[in-house]
Amino acid sequence: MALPINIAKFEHLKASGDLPSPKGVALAIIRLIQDESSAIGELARVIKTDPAFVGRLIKAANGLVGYNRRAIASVQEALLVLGLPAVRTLALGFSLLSSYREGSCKAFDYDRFWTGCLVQGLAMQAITQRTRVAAAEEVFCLGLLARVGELALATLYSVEYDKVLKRTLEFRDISLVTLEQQAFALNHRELGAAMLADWGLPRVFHEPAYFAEAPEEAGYSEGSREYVITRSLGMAAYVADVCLAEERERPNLMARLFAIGAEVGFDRATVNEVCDGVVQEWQAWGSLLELETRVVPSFEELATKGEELAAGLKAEAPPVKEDAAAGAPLPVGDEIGAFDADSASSRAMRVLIVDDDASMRAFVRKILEAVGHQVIEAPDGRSGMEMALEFQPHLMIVDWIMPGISGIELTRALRQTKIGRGVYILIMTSLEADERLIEAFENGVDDFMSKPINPRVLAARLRAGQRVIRLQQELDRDREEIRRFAAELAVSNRRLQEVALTDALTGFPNRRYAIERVQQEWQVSSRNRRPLSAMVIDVDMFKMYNDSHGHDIGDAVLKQVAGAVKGALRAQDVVARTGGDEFLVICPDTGLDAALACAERVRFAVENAPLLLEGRLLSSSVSIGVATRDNVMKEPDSLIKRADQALYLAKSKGRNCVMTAQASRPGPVVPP
Ligand SMILES: Nc1nc2c(ncn2[C@@H]2O[C@H](COP(=O)(O)OP(=O)(O)OP(=O)(O)O)[C@@H](O)[C@H]2O)c(=O)[nH]1
Repeated sequence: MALPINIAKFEHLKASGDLPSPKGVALAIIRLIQDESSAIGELARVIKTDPAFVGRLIKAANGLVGYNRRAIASVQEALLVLGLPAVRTLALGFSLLSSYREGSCKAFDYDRFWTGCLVQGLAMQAITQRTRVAAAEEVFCLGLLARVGELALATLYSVEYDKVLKRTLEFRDISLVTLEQQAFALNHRELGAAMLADWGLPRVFHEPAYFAEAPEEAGYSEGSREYVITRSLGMAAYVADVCLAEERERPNLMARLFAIGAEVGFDRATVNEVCDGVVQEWQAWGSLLELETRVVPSFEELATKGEELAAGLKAEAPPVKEDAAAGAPLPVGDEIGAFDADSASSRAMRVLIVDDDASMRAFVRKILEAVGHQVIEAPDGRSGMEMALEFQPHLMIVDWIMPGISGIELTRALRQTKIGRGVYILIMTSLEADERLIEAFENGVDDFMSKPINPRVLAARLRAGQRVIRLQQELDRDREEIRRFAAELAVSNRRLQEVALTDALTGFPNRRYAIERVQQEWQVSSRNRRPLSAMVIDVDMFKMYNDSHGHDIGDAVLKQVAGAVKGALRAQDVVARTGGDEFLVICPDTGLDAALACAERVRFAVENAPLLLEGRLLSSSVSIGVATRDNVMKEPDSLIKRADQALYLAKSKGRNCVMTAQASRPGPVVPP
């Protein structure tokens, strides 16, 4: 399958720089792994600069070696157990998870999204450990990132996606994909698959990620590797749904879980065992990644309860949590209130004081609170880092000399993070040597203050800081405005492009699209030396419908025929309306026999799908010309011409039939 998203469209989105992407150390790791000349030792050294990633990597490696084996404790060992492709995708997955923990799309629940992705990744790994269709360490990240298209849309179009998500609640019978398509002329399935492909995930992974939500569209043969991976992804997503569902809802979801499990070849006991293991892992990973998890009873217990409920044996209602929002994570900063530069309380800033001296913290706090600022305190550099990332202060007052991490080290570490980059940092020092101050500024400090602290000087420096913060916020707002404008423009351009390539009556791609697509498929066929076929379909005696019943009925017949044609084609076939009553079907990777069989299915489907008109059935039929690329053909046009000749034959044979103008079966493709 060629990627469903138009490559040019995707490249355009990528070029905007707004698509979620790995950052910092993760990016360095990915680049090193891609560079074949780099040594494992160098990779281990880079990994060690990110203690959080070290912990996650070692946990992932231990998850694979099993409990009866010696635990992995070093980065080097973890690299050997996991292998470089898995390390690469782990770096990618964890980097996205850390960088996109929050965002500005209001209706997108970032915490719920990520913890659901974590369950999906763990479930994918547990399922694959049994099915063995792929390396379990690699599918963890496939599960973790399978829904990245949703995150991407929330990141690219935060305001518009907020509206789309709200509309899904309003119009429950319209799918999210449809609403996304209407709003952005693209959807999370195609965007997610394109991103996975772009990050180098092999086709056997990114293609199932596209089909996981609608596996029947894929047309994979049962039991094939792609089939099992697609169904496993579907099951893993459903396990996440069960884990995140309300307590009282879970038992009702069990019957469907077993049905999905059966598609991967699991009986009830295996499904329960897999899912119990996933929940255990979820708790352990949840605390490591600081993601909220939930308590889930054993799956056998849930299944029994589900059966009792279904059989109506359970008289009393299950306990309902009083507080519907219980367990929901508290929005960051909510307790302390957001800083709004335009409101009356615009002078109030969120300030974090980091100092190991409690009396100094109390002294500074008093000065700050007296002028209305909201204050939080941290007693050392490590907790200062954690609180800065969690509470996102506007300004930090940091002591230079502290045991453990110094104020300068804290500043340097913060400046490496997205959140910490924008914080205004004021360092308190009793060392005023020029060299030391230069060092402070070079490490990212914005201003300094000499000890002992003079309250009036502190107030003056805060005002200066406030002015910079305000300007920064204005700049951010302008930037956001420009970004939103660019995003709107991109959406309307894409819509225009789609309109230009779509036939309004049938919703099929039009002739222009068909010409481009034939060229593309011709190149793919040359590259892969795979067959390529085309069929030209023409409605029989179509003029007669217009003449006898009017143009509107003619249109209705065309739509009816289009529906029947589409329904009879396979997922990989591409159909376009190329003329009044003429359609072109491109059949990638298809030889003459398969194309003739497919055309016969189409002919039969049209013949057997009459239009119901005022109580009467109006039947129609089509003639079809089929051609397959052979080595005499030098360009795509010759393939279409041959199909046209075959169509002419079909018409002259009396219509409602399939013909080919090729005397013999074309041999393998030999590109010119
Ligand atoms: N209702 C309707 N008619 C259209 C449309 N586009 C083209 N047509 C008509 O479709 C008819 C096409 O007829 P032809 O393909 O030439 O001939 P035919 O009647 O189908 O006969 P055969 O192809 O020989 O079986 C013409 O009368 C066009 O005017 C359209 O969008 N809607």
